[in-house]
Amino acid sequence: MAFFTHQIRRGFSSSIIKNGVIKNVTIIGGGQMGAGIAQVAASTGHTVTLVDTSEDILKKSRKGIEGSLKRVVKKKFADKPEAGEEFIQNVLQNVSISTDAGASVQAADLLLEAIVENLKVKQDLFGHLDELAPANTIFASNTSSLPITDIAGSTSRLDRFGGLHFFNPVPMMKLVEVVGTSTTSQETFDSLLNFSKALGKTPVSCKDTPGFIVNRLLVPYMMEALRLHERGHGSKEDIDIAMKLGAGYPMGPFELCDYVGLDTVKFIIDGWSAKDPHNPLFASSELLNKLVAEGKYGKKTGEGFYKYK
Ligand SMILES: CCCCCCCC(=O)CC(=O)SCCNC(=O)CCNC(=O)[C@H](O)C(C)(C)COP(=O)(O)OP(=O)(O)OC[C@H]1O[C@@H](n2cnc3c(N)ncnc32)[C@H](O)[C@@H]1OP(=O)(O)O
Ligand SMILES: NC(=O)C1=CN([C@@H]2O[C@H](COP(=O)(O)OP(=O)(O)OC[C@H]3O[C@@H](n4cnc5c(N)ncnc54)[C@H](O)[C@@H]3O)[C@@H](O)[C@H]2O)C=CC1
Repeated sequence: MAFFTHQIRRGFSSSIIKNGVIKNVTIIGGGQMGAGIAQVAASTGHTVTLVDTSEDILKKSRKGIEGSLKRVVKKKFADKPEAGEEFIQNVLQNVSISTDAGASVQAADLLLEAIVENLKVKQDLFGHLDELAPANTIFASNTSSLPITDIAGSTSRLDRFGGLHFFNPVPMMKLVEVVGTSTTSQETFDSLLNFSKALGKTPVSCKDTPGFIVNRLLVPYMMEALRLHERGHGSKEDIDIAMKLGAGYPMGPFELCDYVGLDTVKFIIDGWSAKDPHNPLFASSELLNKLVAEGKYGKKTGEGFYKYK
């Protein structure tokens, strides 16, 4: 059964975003975040093109979306399995996949980037797509920790650039941080805010400050958990249990690091500590560095602080 349209749909003219309402979305990066955002956008009636560097990766994204949709449907359509199956088919029809980022932005009202957490790589991507995308396409980044202003600086559409920060797992997490820079227009900001609401999420408005709201508080907490363990003051298992049962977190900090991806955690903390080397909140962790050097990125590679195979 053909779940996905493998080609970019033909017949679209260039993006003509009407009244600032985002309907056609191109998402660059089909990893855990990009695939999750694609799923939610497609589930809420948006037309989505998901882009990554290879067909194999996109096949994995597709499998992830299908798996997650099945979990959603099991609850949402508990007593109507046929309606659930129809829902899945409709959602999947809304998602095309492509390895051609340039072609995929032609009809995009919104270009949302969810690739590796590296400023230069994001700047190169946006700089390139700025020349190919229609002038009115809004650009946004899902970065966890990089300044939106620095990413936007690689483009000529500073007024049509903002941050749209989702949380993992996207189908379950209700929050979206909408980030405006000093040059983001009110119209663009409102479009991003309304798009988040159309996805069924609750948006909060953020300034373009390091970590926005959530990660500015979450990252120091998680890194301190790693350092606490490294000081010999608690096993990772006990720290995880303590924070779940004593502070009401659904996952302990080690579980959450594995869930987010240790490569992403390292990108974030290395970036912040390079900018503010004397801030003890941003001090790195030997254990984290060792696991990343060994290719143990957490759940996505089958091992991180814990084993998942
Ligand atoms: C130091 C650096 C730090 C850097 C941070 C950078 C990252 C960022 O920029 C920002 C972030 O995203 S931070 C991470 C935010 N996310 C969290 O904190 C997640 C915490 N965990 C949870 O909420 C739950 O464990 C969770 C909802 C995940 C799972 O729930 P449970 O614990 O109850 O476990 P399950 O039994 O597996 O799930 C229960 C039901 O939830 C549904 N579900 C879970 N995952 C799903 C998914 N991916 N898709 C669809 N449905 C899903 C599902 O209904 C499931 O029931 P079953 O299907 O029957 O298992
Ligand atoms: N993992 C998390 O919990 C969260 C991550 N984020 C942010 O979202 C972004 C993506 O994170 P994840 O999805 O976790 O990473 P991931 O590693 O799961 O996926 C990244 C994907 O981007 C693709 N990619 C890399 N360069 C590309 C390019 N030039 N063109 C097209 N595709 C490219 C990779 O092949 C990969 O499939 C990062 O900026 C991260 O900081 C934001 C919120 C939560």
